Amino acid sequence: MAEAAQAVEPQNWGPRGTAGVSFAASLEFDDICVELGGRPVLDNFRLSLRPGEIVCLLGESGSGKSTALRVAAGIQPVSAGALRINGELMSAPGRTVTPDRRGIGLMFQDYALFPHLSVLQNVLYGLKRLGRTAALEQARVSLRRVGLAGRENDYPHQLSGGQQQRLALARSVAPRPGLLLLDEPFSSLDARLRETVRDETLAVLRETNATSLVVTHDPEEAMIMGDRVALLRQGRIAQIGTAAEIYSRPVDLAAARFLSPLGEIETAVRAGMAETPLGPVPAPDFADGARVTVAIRPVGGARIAAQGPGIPGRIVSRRDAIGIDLFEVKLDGLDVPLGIRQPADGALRLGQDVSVVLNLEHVLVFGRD
Ligand SMILES: Nc1ncnc2c1ncn2[C@@H]1O[C@H](COP(=O)(O)OP(=O)(O)OP(=O)(O)O)[C@@H](O)[C@H]1O
Repeated sequence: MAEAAQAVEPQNWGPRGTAGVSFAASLEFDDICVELGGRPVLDNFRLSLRPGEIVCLLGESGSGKSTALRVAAGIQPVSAGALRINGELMSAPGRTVTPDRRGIGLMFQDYALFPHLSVLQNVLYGLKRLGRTAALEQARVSLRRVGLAGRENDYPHQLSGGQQQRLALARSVAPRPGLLLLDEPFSSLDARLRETVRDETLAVLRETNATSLVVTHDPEEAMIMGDRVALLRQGRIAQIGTAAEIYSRPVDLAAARFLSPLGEIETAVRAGMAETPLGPVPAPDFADGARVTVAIRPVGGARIAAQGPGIPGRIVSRRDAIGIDLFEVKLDGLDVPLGIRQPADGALRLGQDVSVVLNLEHVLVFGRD
């Protein structure tokens, strides 16, 4: 991949609203089981996507995300359950309809671009069912939309990493599939480019109206892209909901830890309050004496000031991240310093005594066994 070209790539996507429109399909995983190497990888996996919906499948490495996508694509057979696209049975034990008969578009690492075909030929490849004129027109609509109209005769190796990604997108949406399956579509791009490509890809997905299942291990990416986010753990959905639901009410401590870093305080509940060195935290769902973990998000969970009300603490570490300060604050009664991120403030220095105030909106309480 051309690293230098990535860094200087202009942001010249085609005009928004010009991608071809698909007839969105529904997708249903109905108690799917897959075993690989004698181990269950998908374990009664259930998930339904409504037509036009974008769902992000989020999970740790090895949780089964790619396997779920491969089942939807028809590359991975199932040992139990059923997969339906638009209500039509596509996968069941002993039956796997091939990928080309599913009406799907794929953006997978292992369905990479054809290196020996030109940019235009790469897109035409998926349009063989159309007549030459219609295929050319549809391919050019897609290439224009991703800003590659002038590169038709180039070969993939002549494109930057970001442009290759755009070509992969153009190729997958050109046949106007009802369902798009995307596996870690931006993982090969550097951070700055990833944001542009992700935002434009999201715009294209919205324009085409194709139902989309996007696999990612990046919580921020999932929360930005997904109408809903499905959290996968050991081959099962641990939680599903909108980004706001998942973020504000993670199902358990493990889910919360996966979504953001946390400061954790182990304590007990008394009269509906979890007692912490930072003051009491409401825990109305827990009985008296229940052992809980209070989890404080570095962003928004607590804030520090040089003066004013709050619990006394001392800054033991400070890093500057372009407009944001990353602090570690030592507090009496806490073994580990508390991580806090907040807008940069020149008045707050290493070693300084500060007052710390909790923002209960970003503080979570979980039960402990
Ligand atoms: N062909 C195979 N044979 C045996 N085990 C496999 C095979 N393919 C995948 N696995 C195992 O299945 C589990 C799930 O793999 P999968 O690729 O679906 O996970 P993932 O969530 O997509 O992970 P990643 O984010 O690392 O890609 C892993 O533990 C993996 O080692």
